[in-house]
Amino acid sequence: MKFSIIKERKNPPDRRVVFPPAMCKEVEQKYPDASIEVESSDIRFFKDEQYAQEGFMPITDVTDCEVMLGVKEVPVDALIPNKKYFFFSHTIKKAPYNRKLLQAVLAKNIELYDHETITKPSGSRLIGFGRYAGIVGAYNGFIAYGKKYNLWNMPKAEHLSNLSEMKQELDKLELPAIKICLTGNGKVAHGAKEILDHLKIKEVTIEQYLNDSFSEAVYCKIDVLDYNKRKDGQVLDKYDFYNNAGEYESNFMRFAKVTNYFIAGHFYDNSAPFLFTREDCKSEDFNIKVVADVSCDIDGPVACTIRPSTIADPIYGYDPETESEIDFMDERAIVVMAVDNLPCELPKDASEGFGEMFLEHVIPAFYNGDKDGVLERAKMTTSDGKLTERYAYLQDYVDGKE
Ligand SMILES: NC(=O)c1ccc[n+]([C@@H]2O[C@H](COP(=O)([O-])OP(=O)(O)OC[C@H]3O[C@@H](n4cnc5c(N)ncnc54)[C@H](O)[C@@H]3O)[C@@H](O)[C@H]2O)c1
Repeated sequence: MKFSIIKERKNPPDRRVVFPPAMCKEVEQKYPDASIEVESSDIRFFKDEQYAQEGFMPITDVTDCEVMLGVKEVPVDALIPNKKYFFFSHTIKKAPYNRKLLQAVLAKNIELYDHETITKPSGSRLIGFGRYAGIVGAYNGFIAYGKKYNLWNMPKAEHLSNLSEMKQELDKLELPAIKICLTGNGKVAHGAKEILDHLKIKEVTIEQYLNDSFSEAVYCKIDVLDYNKRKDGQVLDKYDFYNNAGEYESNFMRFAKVTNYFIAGHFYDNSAPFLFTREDCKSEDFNIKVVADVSCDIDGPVACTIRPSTIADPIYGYDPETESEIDFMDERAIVVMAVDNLPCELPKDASEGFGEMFLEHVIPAFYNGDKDGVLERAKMTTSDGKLTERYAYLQDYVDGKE
């Protein structure tokens, strides 16, 4: 099987890659029937020379490869017909701006495997960049906190060469006795937790967090049943929440009352209650001043996130009174960091982490007859231009009817 590491062509340029040079070698060593061709790229974090040094001389024509491995959406005119492609297509939730992409995939008889569709039978995802989103998001939140309170000046994550340099920067901080709340229990939340734990911030129980005062910075990590409660008072499990989110109301304000810095790392389903509303932000009980919204659902569950921000300009202020944007240094401002492509700020580590997951969970499926059904579950389109059964719900989207 011939795999190609394709060049990223989306704008703004994304420097990540599925397999860094050393990992290409590892794949070929573990799977002697696998061979990898690298498409030349001048924007990748890992330079063409680095691939060449590992024995992978980059080339410009990869049409003889069968499986194309990329990160971001491939522009329609760059899609090579009759191949298998792996990339984030952002089509499974029917994003209107990618309808043409899915139409082209079908027209070109491409088998599409979206990285988001690579899951366990339970549906939980096997691969992703979430860990690095959490890591960079928590770091960026500390940058924002330092700016807002004139406490420190940290370099942007994108200017650091790797996670270890990021940790060195964090080691310089002298944290005040603040309370930090972190939501979620997936890859993002665990990535953010790595940063809090690296800073040796004490993790406390919900009871302690809500009721006690501390002389040092503390954090509390909460999940859906901590920040939501059933309207009828019953206490059931998180699966009840996942299936019946409409039966719940937010119970987040008790955290907002005591929190200085909030890191949003949860997954939000549209039928769930907002964590806090614009009205909640106006309340005297709302004390959050800095929000690192990694979840980044716009104008939704974290009401002060009124737009995504960018790596170039990551922080803005939200004025609860006017419900609009203001200078983040304004006294009234809740500081919001809502960059929606955080892992791009740490392309080396993010690529290495992603490559490890891809090697562990996806590559074996090509050589073991897909015994765990990973490829079968992930396959969205067939080589004769049809949606697979699992993704047949996208037909109306493809047809332009919704
Ligand atoms: N800002 C960025 O750059 C960036 C990057 C990656 C991910 N994200 C976002 O961060 C969020 C979390 O991503 P992740 O990688 O941690 O996801 P994940 O798949 O690793 O974890 C999701 C968690 O949510 C739980 N969950 C499942 N269904 C749920 C439901 N209906 N309601 C609430 N929770 C549910 C799961 O049990 C799991 O613990 C997502 O919204 C994702 O889009 C943002």
